[in-house]
Amino acid sequence: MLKIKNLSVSVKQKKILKNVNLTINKGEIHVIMGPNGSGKSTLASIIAGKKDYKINKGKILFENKELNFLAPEERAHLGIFLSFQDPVEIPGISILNFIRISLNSIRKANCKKEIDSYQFLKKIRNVSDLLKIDKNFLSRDLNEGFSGGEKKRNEIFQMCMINPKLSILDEMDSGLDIDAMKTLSLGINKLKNKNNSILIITHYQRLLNYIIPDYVHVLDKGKIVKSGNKELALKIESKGYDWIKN
Ligand SMILES: Nc1ncnc2c1ncn2[C@@H]1O[C@H](COP(=O)(O)OP(=O)(O)OP(=O)(O)O)[C@@H](O)[C@H]1O
Repeated sequence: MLKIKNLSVSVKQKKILKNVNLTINKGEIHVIMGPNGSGKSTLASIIAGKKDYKINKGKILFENKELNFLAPEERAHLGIFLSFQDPVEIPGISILNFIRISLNSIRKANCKKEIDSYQFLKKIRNVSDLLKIDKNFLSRDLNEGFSGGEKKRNEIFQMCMINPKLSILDEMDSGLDIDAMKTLSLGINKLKNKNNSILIITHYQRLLNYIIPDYVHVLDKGKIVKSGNKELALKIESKGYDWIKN
């Protein structure tokens, strides 16, 4: 589904990612861990097409289509979703309206007609029940005055509503209490199927008690320096990164 080949990326002239190779197949969950400043969010951002990031070398392919020169919304239309570490506040647009607009924009780009109101409301009900979200919360303006945990919950709500092919979750577990983390993990596991993929960026092994990854990769100074499975995350939790660092 996603193939990153020899990717080098810089931000404001500073080289961040160096020769990164990563393949994520359909149905797989990959986790990226690594010390602060190693380039994890940069990797998420460059896949989603955020501006400020420049590809110096290499390619990003999504379902065999090159993403390098596509705008963020074109990538979203292809089925890529990035949950932000710190999503922006948009006063005047409710969560529900925002999701309806996003969903319809993706549908339009894929030559589908607008979502039927009944189906939309049914989906809202199912997903909000799954993620234990109060219906009143959904009429609030997007992220305005939300607590850290509410922002994360809202990001996962959007993801479950949009049902992307590739979801990139950048530190979705930071700032969540243990019950919220369990609930959101449950939602993510429910969303997961053999046709979609998830890339999770996290500092903590504890999330992986609820979401079992197929692969764990360690990024250090912009390079993937080790790959393994859940055991690697457990080892990092007990030993830190010094034994892996390049
Ligand atoms: N827009 C930017 N302008 C300047 N420097 C940036 C920018 N974005 C990222 N960087 C730098 O790139 C490096 C990698 O940052 P990045 O956010 O990708 O790391 P990270 O591994 O996600 O870190 P953390 O675990 O602390 O969130 C850091 O040194 C950071 O300061």
